[in-house]
Amino acid sequence: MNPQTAADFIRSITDLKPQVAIILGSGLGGLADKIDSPVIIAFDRIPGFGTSTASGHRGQLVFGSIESVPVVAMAGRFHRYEGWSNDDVAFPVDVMNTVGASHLIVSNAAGGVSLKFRVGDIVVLQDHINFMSGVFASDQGAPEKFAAPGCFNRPAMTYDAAMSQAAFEAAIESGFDCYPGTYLATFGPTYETRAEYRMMRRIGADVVGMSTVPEVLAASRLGMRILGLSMVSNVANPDKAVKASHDEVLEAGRAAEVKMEAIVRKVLQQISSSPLQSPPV
Ligand SMILES: O=P(O)(O)O[C@H]1O[C@H](CO)[C@@H](O)[C@H]1O
Ligand SMILES: Nc1nc2[nH]cnc2c(=O)[nH]1
Repeated sequence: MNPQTAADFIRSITDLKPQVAIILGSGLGGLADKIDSPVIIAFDRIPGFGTSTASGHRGQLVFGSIESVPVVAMAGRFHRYEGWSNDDVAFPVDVMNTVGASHLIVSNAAGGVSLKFRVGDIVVLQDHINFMSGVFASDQGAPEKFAAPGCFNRPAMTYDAAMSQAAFEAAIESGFDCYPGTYLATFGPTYETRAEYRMMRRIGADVVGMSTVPEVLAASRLGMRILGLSMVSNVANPDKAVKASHDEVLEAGRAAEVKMEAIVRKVLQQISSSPLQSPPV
């Protein structure tokens, strides 16, 4: 599906041109209720979008503004473990970019792999490890896609330094714990064994989840500026088997929503007062 077809459908409903796209992870969808003058479009009405099946994901695009910045929020997302391909999961990013978004704030609920994290902590992503699938591979693509020019490139993915800085400032101002970190993406839907959590810690992961990376790679390919935020929904305990549950993940998300909101507002204030400048990397 061509993203322009979906964009044309959206344009028939709203002509708002969002500057910032926001993806709301598990339990974090309530931020969509903070959008001024919302125009809500269900995913299943949009050509090329699937239906969101994971619980805690509303399945709506919400257009409007926050801090006077035009935004579009995805309340819910698609995950590989629901049966979607990388291309399906990333398609909404393409569409939100086509209707105008030049910035992406992508959030998720994630397991805390680093031993310093507590439930509810926020991690500002600096990098990621892709254990989900081949970085450029489209699992539905024809075999020749794998030999396409450029397929051996290192992804140009990079998380935006100035947007990260604004997130840390929001945490200091509002008085909550917020750390830099690396996100590891698994295919899911199972959580990890203790041995897997130990392995992930040893290879440099701070948080682990089942989303975000396909969306970030798409946004990077489109030249969008990216802020990645994880909310620690459960912590990996190396000493005893602690069962993680999706209900616990959703509950932690709702409890941390106020922190996510503080960060989003701060980033948007900075974007509206002066377009965020990133130092060269
Ligand atoms: O990444 P989000 O969508 O926040 O959801 C996270 O929470 C779910 C597991 O409880 C998985 O889908 C994981 O990726
Ligand atoms: N893979 C994975 N995803 C999560 N999403 C929320 N918590 C977790 C977790 O512990 N592991």
